[in-house]
Amino acid sequence: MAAIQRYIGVMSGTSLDGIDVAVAEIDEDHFRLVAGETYPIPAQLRKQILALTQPSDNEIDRLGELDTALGELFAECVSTFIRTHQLKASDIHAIGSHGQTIRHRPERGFTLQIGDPNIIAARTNITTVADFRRRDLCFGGQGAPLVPAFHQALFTSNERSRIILNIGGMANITLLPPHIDSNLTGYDTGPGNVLLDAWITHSRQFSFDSSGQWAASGSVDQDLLTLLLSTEYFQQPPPKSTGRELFHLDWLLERLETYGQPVAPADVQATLAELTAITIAHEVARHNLDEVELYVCGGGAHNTHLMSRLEAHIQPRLIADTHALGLSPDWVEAAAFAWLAYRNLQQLSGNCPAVTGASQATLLGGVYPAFR
Ligand SMILES: Nc1ncnc2c1ncn2[C@@H]1O[C@H](COP(=O)(O)OP(=O)(O)OP(=O)(O)O)[C@@H](O)[C@H]1O
Ligand SMILES: CC(=O)N[C@H]1[C@@H]2OC[C@@H](O2)[C@@H](O)[C@@H]1O[C@H](C)C(=O)O
Repeated sequence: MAAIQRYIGVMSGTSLDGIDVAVAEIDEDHFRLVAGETYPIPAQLRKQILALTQPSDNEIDRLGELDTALGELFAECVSTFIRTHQLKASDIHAIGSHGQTIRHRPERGFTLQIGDPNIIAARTNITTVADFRRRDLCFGGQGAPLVPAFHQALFTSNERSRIILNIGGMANITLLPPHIDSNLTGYDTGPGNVLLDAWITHSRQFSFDSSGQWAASGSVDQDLLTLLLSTEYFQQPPPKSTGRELFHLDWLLERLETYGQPVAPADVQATLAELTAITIAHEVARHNLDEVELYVCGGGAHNTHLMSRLEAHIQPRLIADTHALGLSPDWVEAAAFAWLAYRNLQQLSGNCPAVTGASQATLLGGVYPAFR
């Protein structure tokens, strides 16, 4: 049996709220998160990333420069992390780096995550696995979401169905029927925090709505909610995945203009929180699972108002965050990319065709070796 090895996962998600780094001990039947840290994204880099998520001029030069700058930043985060936790490069078997998604267009056959892994491997001298999504696209898959396979490996119960709900910038669910070999389902339900963040930044210059207090102070505008819910994505059957290409500030501003009536800013925020909660609840209801337990992860787990709106719309047997399953909601995604690096280096498939729609299971990621 292979010895337990340490892997680092690096995740910079669609919210652009920071870079999550986590280290885990992994082998065939063991996964233990050892530590996690979040590092800031410098304001200028964040601006550059956001600008590249929408079509604009001179994209290739800006893309190339940002790919390099993010590679350096991810490497720096890993090096700081290693020092903080009194580790050495030789203690880490590999890094799994998700990269920063700047464009996700599976319908056109591509998805793009940047942050040059050559730089990460060169600076840290640790083998780096990256570019996890594109092999799934080779087989007709969405390339996302990828975490359901990790959720299945860690969180399946033998007794009852579980749903793992990630509320990051986007929200995605994984439905885990009892027993690990049963059929898994998972997909992006739509916006998680991305519109809440965009609206509070636009209206009040805060980067996020702490505990959802601003949303809680407003009232849901039912007609505006109906208009937002008429978006085609919410009607589409899975497999499906989405991103900032669809859900962004201008998407909201255009709909507010179409709506044509003044809505108080706090009521817009309340309506956006309701949109996230209702679109998730619709998807949960669609699967009609008895006695289901729902576990939340991602930054949205800290939004008290959003959690209470979810509880109002979903009646599972239990609603809790993934702490209850032994993994902090803040580190699930970074932990998943540590696990995906492990899967790659063990020559094990990483995608889940039932989730992404790929025609087959496949190895995910490219390997950038250390030079020791
Ligand atoms: N205390 C809090 N109160 C309210 N919202 C919070 C709180 N903490 C985090 N969030 C929300 O969670 C977001 C970050 O979530 P997370 O780190 O899971 O996103 P991500 O990894 O970028 O997303 P994705 O899963 O889409 O890749 C923040 O932008 C914010 O909206
Ligand atoms: C293309 C892309 O980066 N998608 C992200 C995003 O953030 C949440 C949701 O949309 C999910 O589909 C995915 O991330 C996680 C890590 C995943 O692949 O499971």
